[in-house]
Amino acid sequence: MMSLDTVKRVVIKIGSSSLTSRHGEISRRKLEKLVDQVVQLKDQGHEVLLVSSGAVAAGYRKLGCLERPSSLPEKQAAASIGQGLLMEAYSELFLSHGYVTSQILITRNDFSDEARYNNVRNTTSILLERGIVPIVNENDTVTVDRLKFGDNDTLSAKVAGLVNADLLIILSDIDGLYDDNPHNNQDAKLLRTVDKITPEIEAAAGGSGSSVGTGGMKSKIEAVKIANASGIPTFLGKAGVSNILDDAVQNKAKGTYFTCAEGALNLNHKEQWIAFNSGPEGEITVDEQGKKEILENSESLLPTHVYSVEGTFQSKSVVRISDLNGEAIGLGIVNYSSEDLTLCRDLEALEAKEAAVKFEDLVCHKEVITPIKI
Ligand SMILES: Nc1ncnc2c1ncn2[C@@H]1O[C@H](COP(=O)(O)OP(=O)(O)O)[C@@H](O)[C@H]1O
Ligand SMILES: N[C@@H](CCC(=O)OP(=O)(O)O)C(=O)O
Repeated sequence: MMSLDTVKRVVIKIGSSSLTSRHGEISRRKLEKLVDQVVQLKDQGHEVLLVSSGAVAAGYRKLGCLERPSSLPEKQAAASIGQGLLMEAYSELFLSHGYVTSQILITRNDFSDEARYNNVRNTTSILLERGIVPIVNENDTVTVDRLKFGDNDTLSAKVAGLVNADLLIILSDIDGLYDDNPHNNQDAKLLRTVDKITPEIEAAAGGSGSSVGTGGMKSKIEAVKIANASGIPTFLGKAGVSNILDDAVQNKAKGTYFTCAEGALNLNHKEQWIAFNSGPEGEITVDEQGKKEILENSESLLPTHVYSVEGTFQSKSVVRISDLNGEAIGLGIVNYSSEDLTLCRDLEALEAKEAAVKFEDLVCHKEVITPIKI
């Protein structure tokens, strides 16, 4: 069993399906239950950051929709009404126990900009150290569809990495990961411990079973991959079960523990930002020798091994490095602009020796750079 002895800082993600009634509206009773359990952790001295969905669910009725809308403008308008209502409810409930909450709304753009990303870390650190409960959601109202995190599962994992959480807890409408979607297969079995995300695990994870949930088990597995690569174990369990949060930090809850025991990468903050948040601005394709140099030297290669340069980028931008088969080799910060790189690629080999292409903070782990979309 993994050791959770020193769990101090916990990020908890709760999905829409766990906060809503059968009709898809926010359930006050469910919110109260959640807050009571978070308060229990706070009283024990844990620092807690909550990633809460529910803005659309809390707002769509007041927008005049009879059911949860599916068009983007209506969802955004509903979120604009619902986010305030959700925060009002959280604030009132936590204050009744003596705890102050704060609201943090994030877009993917905020995280792709390194300065803003680091700034969110500084802000959340102060809030957590001072005993506040930050409540994070995607800033749904202003986010353009193609730039959305889309689901709060991956957002919670990125936030957990950002704040150096000791444990990520994802609460859902299901009591863990099964070896097949239990809504389709009654014989599906609960997996209590997962040390590594294998292709079998990925295949078992299906989409959402409800009309309010967004990413289903698929996005939870993506989240686990991000958290595990950042060295953070993750627990997945059912919201509303009594004592679930307290039991989860004590490693005795019913659910799935993703231990990150096998092949934990422990990416540092800079690497996490490059791998999961930066969004590469271009792509450099290298030949076989270039690939070898990168994988062996880990950071530089001769420009003559650059086969092609795609995109327009400045020096110090994050680029994706691929081999001749189009397979990703790594992501890193390149020392040349796309224009200079094209120029020095065409230099004579001797001169080119002086002009080595260098990559700072190169992330080459296949499990991080290939399957996780950026
Ligand atoms: N292998 C699996 N194990 C458990 N649940 C699964 C699996 N594959 C798909 N699911 C579905 O994922 C759902 C949880 O995700 P989702 O509906 O997005 O909830 P949330 O609102 O908590 O994010 C479950 O109710 C279930 O229908
Ligand atoms: N940001 C949206 C929720 C998006 C989301 O991830 O929902 P879910 O899959 O229920 O956690 C909202 O607050 O309504």
